[in-house]
Amino acid sequence: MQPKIIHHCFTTFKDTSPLVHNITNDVANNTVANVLLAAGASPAMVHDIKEAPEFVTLAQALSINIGTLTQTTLQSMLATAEVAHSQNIPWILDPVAVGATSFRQQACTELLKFKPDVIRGNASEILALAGMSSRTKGTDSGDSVEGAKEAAQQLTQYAKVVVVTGAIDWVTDGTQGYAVDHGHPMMTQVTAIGCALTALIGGFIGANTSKTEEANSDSLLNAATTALAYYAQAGEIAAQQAKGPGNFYVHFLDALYNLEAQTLIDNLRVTSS
Ligand SMILES: Nc1ncnc2c1ncn2[C@@H]1O[C@H](COP(=O)(O)OP(=O)(O)O)[C@@H](O)[C@H]1O
Ligand SMILES: Cc1ncsc1CCOP(=O)(O)O
Ligand SMILES: [Mg+2]
Repeated sequence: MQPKIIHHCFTTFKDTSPLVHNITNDVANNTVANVLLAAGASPAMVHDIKEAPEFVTLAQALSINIGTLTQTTLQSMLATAEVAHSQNIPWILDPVAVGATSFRQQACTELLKFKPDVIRGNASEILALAGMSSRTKGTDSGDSVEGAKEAAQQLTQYAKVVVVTGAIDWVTDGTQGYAVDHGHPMMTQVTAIGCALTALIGGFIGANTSKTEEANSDSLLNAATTALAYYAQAGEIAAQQAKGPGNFYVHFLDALYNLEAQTLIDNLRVTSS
């Protein structure tokens, strides 16, 4: 992907400051909101079925995350995803720990009917969502990104773009793929860092796709790749300064806040693969 495309997606995100509607999990709410704010977006956590399907029409993007799924929130997720799908509001699904229980698997099957624009998960989640065997450790991955590539390809029948994260992230629309070689292992030692990435990709696709028609896969791929590079570069910067996970989290928010377009481009490690 050409650096100028990444530069454009990044500056469009910053200029737009998209409102991202999140139906995320109890663990992640605060971190997701702080990450979106630090990056320059506006977060809203709106969960109840009485208002979420109405609220989503105000947002540039919807992020749905099944991390602490309940039967009640599932109904709200389904109703809100249906509105997003019917009104061309781009939405992203984070299938947290989908391989752990049949409740999560069935919930994802229902949600996939409303065609998420992007799916983002760790390698075990992507494998499990595609119906393949995984070494899921609850919300953590026991699998490699490389081993989940075929599963990601298969999932492009449900979503235009699929993202697998890990040591080297991989993103595909089913025909093109990009590897994003940034990040630091300390990112796995702070809870909800993956959930917040999903919401941030939501912001990037919201800012970088048309408001009037269904998002096309090129725009989604460019936007998702840019978000991955930005996020993981911020992780690298934070890890250089941090002594451990607590300190890392604070430095990470600061790095997201301070990282500039030119720094992102100068240090870019994104390859076609
Ligand atoms: N071993 C690693 N080295 C570098 N970065 C990593 C590593 N594992 C995960 N990351 C980064 O951490 C972020 C969250 O990814 P991941 O840990 O896969 O999600 P989750 O928290 O949902 O399991 C991504 O930006 C990813 O690039
Ligand atoms: C620990 C935990 N339990 C249910 S959701 C959740 C957070 C998972 O966050 P992430 O997927 O970003 O690691
Ligand atoms: Mg996760």
